[in-house]
Amino acid sequence: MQERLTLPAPAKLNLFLHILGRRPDGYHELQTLFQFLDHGDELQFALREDGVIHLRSDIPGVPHDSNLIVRAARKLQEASGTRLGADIWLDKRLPMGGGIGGGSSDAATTLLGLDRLWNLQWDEDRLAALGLTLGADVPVFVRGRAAFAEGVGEKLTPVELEEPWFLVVAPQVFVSTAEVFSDPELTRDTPPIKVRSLLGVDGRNDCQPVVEKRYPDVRNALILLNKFTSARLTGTGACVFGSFPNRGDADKVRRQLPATLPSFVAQGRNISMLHRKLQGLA
Ligand SMILES: C[C@](O)(CO)[C@H](O)COP(=O)(O)OP(=O)(O)OC[C@H]1O[C@@H](n2ccc(N)nc2=O)[C@H](O)[C@@H]1O
Ligand SMILES: Nc1ncnc2c1ncn2[C@@H]1O[C@H](COP(=O)(O)OP(=O)(O)OP(=O)(O)O)[C@@H](O)[C@H]1O
Repeated sequence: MQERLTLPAPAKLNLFLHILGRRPDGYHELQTLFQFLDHGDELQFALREDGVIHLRSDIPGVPHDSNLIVRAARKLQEASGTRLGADIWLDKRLPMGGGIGGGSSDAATTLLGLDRLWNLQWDEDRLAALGLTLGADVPVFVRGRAAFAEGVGEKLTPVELEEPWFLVVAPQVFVSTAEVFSDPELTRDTPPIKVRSLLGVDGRNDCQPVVEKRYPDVRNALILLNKFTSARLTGTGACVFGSFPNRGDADKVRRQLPATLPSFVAQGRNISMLHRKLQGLA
């Protein structure tokens, strides 16, 4: 069998998310703190000489050509002018529409994986800029360092954070990011903070009131998790999370949740597991 390049696509959390305003193009200016989780999807890549991009794993409800993996691969192919293609396999482990960035992370892993497979040697700035055309969250996954993000999420300042354990609960509802951002009741006037005052910031997510109002399952998950620890929403949801000093404490709370409510425990990391793996291959 042809050799495959196997790479992880980790999840992210928004440890806080402040919305500062709305730009003329409808996108929102925000400030957010990204940290990665040691939990994610897994992708495999194999070279094709005929230029075809073929994602060989189906995600229910996502047509082949709209999958962010295929879109990322085709964009890189076109921008680089390569005649090479790839077969790609996806082991989808992250809940979709969960606010933990699964699709964006898959796209970033595709850009970095194919850059390596096709020997393009693009630098990180170029890959991040291409990634931004696929989604606001793609650049942070391309760079792979925990970061304070501004703009629509693309102006990134790397930060060193504690690396606690997180319990992430995934209510079984699909939250539309576009709907949350277009809700008239969304807070859009949080004053900006400076990166140096990060430590004093509370963990507020400005999307949370709107998501709680629209999705009772998310509100119920927050109420439940708040019985054990301070819980909040990541991104535009649906996932909610709480932090713990060690894995044992997180697992203990997880065991007390209803079995019908999907959840996982993972450590927060300042260097994404994708980048740790790529460094190991270099
Ligand atoms: C909320 C976050 O998850 C925080 O990490 C991201 O900013 C969302 O990033 P994403 O899922 O990659 O979002 P995109 O696919 O770029 O945008 C989805 C939709 O959300 C809205 N959107 C997104 C990001 C942003 N800063 N302002 C917005 O108004 C836009 O209506 C857009 O059409
Ligand atoms: N490879 C992919 N994985 C997941 N979703 C994908 C993928 N490709 C396309 N999509 C589409 O993107 C939508 C959002 O998926 P995703 O898992 O990135 O949401 P999310 O976790 O809310 O992301 P974010 O935190 O960036 O808002 C899905 O409903 C699906 O239609």
